[in-house]
Amino acid sequence: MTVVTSGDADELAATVAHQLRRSISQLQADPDRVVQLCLTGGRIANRMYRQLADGQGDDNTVDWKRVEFWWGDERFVATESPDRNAGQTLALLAATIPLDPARVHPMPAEGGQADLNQAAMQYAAELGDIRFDICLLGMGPDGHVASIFPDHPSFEQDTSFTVVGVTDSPKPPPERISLTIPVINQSAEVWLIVAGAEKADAAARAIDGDENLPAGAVHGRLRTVWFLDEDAAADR
Ligand SMILES: O=C1O[C@H](COP(=O)(O)O)[C@@H](O)[C@H](O)[C@H]1O
Repeated sequence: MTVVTSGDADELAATVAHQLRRSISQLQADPDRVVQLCLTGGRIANRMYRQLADGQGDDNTVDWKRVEFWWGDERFVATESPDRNAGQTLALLAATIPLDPARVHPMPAEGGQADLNQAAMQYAAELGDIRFDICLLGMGPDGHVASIFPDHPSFEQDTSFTVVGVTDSPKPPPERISLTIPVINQSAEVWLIVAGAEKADAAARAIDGDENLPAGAVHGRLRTVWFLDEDAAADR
């Protein structure tokens, strides 16, 4: 496990954006390689996406058409809702980054033909046996990652499901779709991006390996990296 601490949230977002470009372009040194990238929602992630989009003019080392975009979780709301993680992400990235729509895989929205559980199954089928090269995760102050919450049925570690419908989410909106811990832990690399003093306690516990927290139960097969700002690192 690696812990990288940045001075503040802006520096953190810039650091992760830089590392992400670097890692993707290294993977793409193989010209046949399509990189499987799982994105997260959340405020610090959105800052990082803005950095990626803003830096696009200065750095074109990444072939974005050879990146497949997935999401770790989604709020089960209408497609046009501003609460949608995918909507927020794509509004930022697509401003400057050329994405291949066929490689962009948002989770289903409410209002389609599928109910919550069918929508989760639909996403599991779309994902198939793909495993991520890099899985980005935010973390809540309670130690949740994706939409897997502590002391909640979503936090089922011994499951054969890759994607689940989440009801009664402690954080609104109450209905969500989430990847499960086992599929996250099949990722080559898991990167947790955490900013803010309100997350310092959970970050310290999770980094110490507290498996009562979803954030303490996730790891990459090859590498787990915690990107913190100084406030989030304060209790370490
Ligand atoms: O609800 C969610 O929250 C977490 C953390 O968000 P943040 O705004 O506190 O950074 C996020 O990782 C997750 O994707 C999202 O659905």
